[in-house]
Amino acid sequence: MNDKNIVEKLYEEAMKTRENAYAPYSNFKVGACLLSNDGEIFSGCNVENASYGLSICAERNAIFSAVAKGKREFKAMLIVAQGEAPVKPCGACRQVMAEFGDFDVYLANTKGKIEKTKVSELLPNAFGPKDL
Ligand SMILES: O=c1ccn([C@H]2C[C@H](O)[C@@H](CO)O2)c(=O)[nH]1
Ligand SMILES: [Zn+2]
Repeated sequence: MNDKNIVEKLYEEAMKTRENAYAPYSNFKVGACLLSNDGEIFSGCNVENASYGLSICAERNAIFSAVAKGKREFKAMLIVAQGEAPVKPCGACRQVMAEFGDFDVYLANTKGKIEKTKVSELLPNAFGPKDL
């Protein structure tokens, strides 16, 4: 698959996964899809809780689900949410992304606007395994 097809596929999957978001408190549904180096796709949505602080973002759910399947190397992630501008991942998710390398990150909105960035641009000079 070429890059364009991969991004289209990730977008389609992230939009579908976003529908499963459990976001009754914020009403802000997010979907994320992660492509492993060996070509598999892992998805996540945000899951909120009545104890608000326990809520988890779509990005971290996608990464944790990939890691649970033995994947630790990634090519790209796509994240989608509503809004005029493409969604911006929170600081916690940027830190968790940085743990697993400098992969491409596509930020999208539900109208099909997509911006390409990468982990090191989202979190420059990150604290990581090399610093321990
Ligand atoms: O990139 C983001 C930004 C926000 N959220 C979630 C957290 C919370 O459930 C809701 C509102 O912040 O959206 C994500 O999942 N990913
Ligand atoms: Zn987050």
